[in-house]
Amino acid sequence: MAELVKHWIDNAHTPGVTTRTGEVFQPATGAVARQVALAGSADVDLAVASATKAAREWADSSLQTRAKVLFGFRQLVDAHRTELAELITAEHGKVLSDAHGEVQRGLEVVEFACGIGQLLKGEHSEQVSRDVDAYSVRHPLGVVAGITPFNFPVMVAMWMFPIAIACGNAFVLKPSDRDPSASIRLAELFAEAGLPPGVFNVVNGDGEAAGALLDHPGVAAASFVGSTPVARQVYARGTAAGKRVQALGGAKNHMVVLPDADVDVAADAAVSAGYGSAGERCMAISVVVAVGGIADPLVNAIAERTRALRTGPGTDPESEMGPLVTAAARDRVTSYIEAGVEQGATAVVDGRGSAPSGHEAGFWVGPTLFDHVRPQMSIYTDEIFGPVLCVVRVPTFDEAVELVNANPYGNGVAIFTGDGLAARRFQREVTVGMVGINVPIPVPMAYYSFGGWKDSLFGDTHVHGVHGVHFYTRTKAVTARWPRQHHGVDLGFPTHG
Ligand SMILES: NC(=O)c1ccc[n+]([C@@H]2O[C@H](COP(=O)([O-])OP(=O)(O)OC[C@H]3O[C@@H](n4cnc5c(N)ncnc54)[C@H](O)[C@@H]3O)[C@@H](O)[C@H]2O)c1
Repeated sequence: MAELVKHWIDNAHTPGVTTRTGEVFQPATGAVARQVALAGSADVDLAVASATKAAREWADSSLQTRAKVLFGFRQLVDAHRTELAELITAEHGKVLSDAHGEVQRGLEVVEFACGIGQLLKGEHSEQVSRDVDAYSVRHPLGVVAGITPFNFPVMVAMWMFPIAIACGNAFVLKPSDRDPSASIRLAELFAEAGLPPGVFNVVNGDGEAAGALLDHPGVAAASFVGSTPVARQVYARGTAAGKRVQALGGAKNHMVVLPDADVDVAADAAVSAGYGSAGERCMAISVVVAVGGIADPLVNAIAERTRALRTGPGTDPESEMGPLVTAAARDRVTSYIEAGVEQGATAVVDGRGSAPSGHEAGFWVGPTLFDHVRPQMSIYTDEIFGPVLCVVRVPTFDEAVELVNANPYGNGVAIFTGDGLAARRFQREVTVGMVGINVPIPVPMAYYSFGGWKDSLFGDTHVHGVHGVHFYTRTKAVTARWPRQHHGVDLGFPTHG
């Protein structure tokens, strides 16, 4: 019987009260790696009760106390980065170098959170009069929930809980049931760093556990990252239950290549951003928009690199691309490739049936390149979330911008060009939340806020940076008329009516 990944409540592993379990696979082999407990509302009640009990005292803790615990956590994550990366690779499948990069990006948010005290400020006005001051202060919200996707089991959770906890909240995380172990390891390390019981809890589970958190009256706010249909539902459900909700959704990111771009630079970017982590990234490039005469040389350069890409288990240092996360993900991506062929796109490289030898039972789809893709095709309209790159050919810059802006997703976009004026015009005109200029869509840095536009973000809030602090706190406006008397001595303030 495979090991059971339990919940983490009150700084301890607990199987919870619900007996439902799920299977966690090893994507490279298709074998069951672990079982995972799937929480129901009774388990969510336990976690929220633990968080509620801890929240008051944590809110009253000094900023130094919080920074010290966060710094200890940072040191422990740093010391265990290899172990965490190996956990990610074992359950998600991505190559180890990508998993290391993910842990590093998470660490950077913890480092940012260590110094958050300086952002936990309200506003002060000049004194209203000699004995009256008006100012506002920031308060934590209480208990905050986080619901995260499978594709970045460490980084996306770290976008949320270090900042929420630095702001004085208690946190309940509901990670994906497909790769839950890394979140539990983070919780253990946080406890080892001195975090009091209840400040950070993890309930494992699926949509049922997430729904129970969104409905729970003890939860003040929820951060969600996942696909657009679920983000839309989560936003509606959470706000209907009176919560503050930020819900980041899916993506269909375009990369526009102008005729004057360096073909090799653009092709390298398309391949690394299109097939990195097997395309299971919200900032993956899915569509290459080739403008004018660059199309033929660009497609040839991408095809050459696509064919050369080494697919294999994430633990093999030779592998450049690992498997997909589950059999269902493999089958979904495969059916999109079938649809692309049926709908008339040209499959320049077809990744179907390309399992590395000895790993036939794993969840493999090789990198796939389509040319002559048209905007009506499902490979163009839908988020495939796999290693499939679609090339669309357009004659002009304006048509490329129109194509980007007609897309309902607005997560990220990139442009490759040697023309600074065109790049600047592009950056101003596109209706997306993140723009890469001569770089693929960058992973957001810890110190600035980000988020998609249109169907990639529900709720007008971005994550981390100063917006993270604003999301996890609320302000209280105080007007104080200070007493005239101090220990019986009249301070002589003038009296106001
Ligand atoms: N915008 C971003 O920054 C960003 C970052 C990472 C991933 N993503 C997106 O995440 C998706 C991939 O992750 P996924 O497949 O885990 O997404 P998903 O939407 O299927 O699941 C995300 C989380 O929601 C939970 N969930 C499932 N059904 C739910 C429901 N009905 N109500 C409430 N919660 C529910 C899941 O258990 C999981 O924890 C992609 O669409 C990707 O683009 C976006």
